[in-house]
Amino acid sequence: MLEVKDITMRFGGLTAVGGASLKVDKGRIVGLIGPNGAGKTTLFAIIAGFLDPTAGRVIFEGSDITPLPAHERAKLGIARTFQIVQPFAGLDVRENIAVGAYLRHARAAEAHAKAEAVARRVGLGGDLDKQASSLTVAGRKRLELARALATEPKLLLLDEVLAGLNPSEIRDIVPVIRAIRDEGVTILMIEHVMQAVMNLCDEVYVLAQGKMIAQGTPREVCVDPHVVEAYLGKGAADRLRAEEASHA
Ligand SMILES: Nc1ncnc2c1ncn2[C@@H]1O[C@H](COP(=O)(O)OP(=O)(O)OP(=O)(O)O)[C@@H](O)[C@H]1O
Repeated sequence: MLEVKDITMRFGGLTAVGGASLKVDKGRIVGLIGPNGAGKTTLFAIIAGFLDPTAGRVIFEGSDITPLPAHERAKLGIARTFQIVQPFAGLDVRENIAVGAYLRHARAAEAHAKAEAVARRVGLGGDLDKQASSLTVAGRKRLELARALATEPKLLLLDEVLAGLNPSEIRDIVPVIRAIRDEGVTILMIEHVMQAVMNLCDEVYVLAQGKMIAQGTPREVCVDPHVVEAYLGKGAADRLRAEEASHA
C-alpha cells in the first residue's frame, strides 16, 4: 500500500532523515520506533505531504505521490494524527470530528452523521456535545484519532497516540486501534510505548539518527544489537550479553 523510497530530509546543515526506506502492506499495523530526534515525525510529515523531501519518493497504491500536497493525499486516503493534539477549542466534539468528515461529505447533516458514527467507534459516543477543550488528555487522544478516521482513510498514520496516557488508558485504547485495522484500515504508527508496539504491530521499523537500522517482528527488533545500542548507547549490547552470561 505504501512504499517510502530512500527519503532524505535536510534542514540547513542538519540531516533529519538520511536515505530511509520502508514498506507497509495492506491490512497491517506497522510500527515506527526509534530514540528521540531519530526523524520519525519528519518522515511522517513527508508521507502525509506536509514536508517536501530533499530526495526520495513516496509511493501510495502504486502511484508516485511525492509531488502531491497534503489535501490531495487526504483525498487519496492518507490521514495522520499529530503528536501535539490541538482540537478546535471553540467547537464541540461532534463539530471537531465533522471537520474531517467534510472531506467526503459536503452536507452538514451527512458530515455530522459520519462524525457521530466515528465517535462511537473510538469511545466518544457519550461526549458529542461536550466542548473539545473540556476533554481529558485521553479524550483528546481519542478525538485526534476520530478526526483522522472521519476522513475515511485507507492508511492511517498515528503519531504517538498513546503518549501521555496512563497504563489503564493505554489498555482501553489498544483494542480500539486493533478494531480500526480489523475494519480494513492499514496503520503505520510511531510509538514509544513498547508494550503497545509488542501487542499491536505485525512488523516494526527502527529509525535512529535518520537511518533505518532494523526491521522485523517486534520480538526480533527488541533483541537486535543495533537497536539495543541505539537506545542504550555504544557497547550496551555487549554489556548485556556479558551480564546474562555471568548470571547463567
Ligand atoms: N522544521 C525543522 N527545522 C529544523 N530542524 C528540524 C525540523 N523538524 C525537525 N528537525 C530536527 O530533525 C531531527 C528529527 O526530528 P523529529 O521530530 O523528526 O524526530 P522524532 O524521531 O520524531 O523525535 P521524537 O521521538 O522526539 O518526537 C531533530 O534533530 C529535530 O530537531
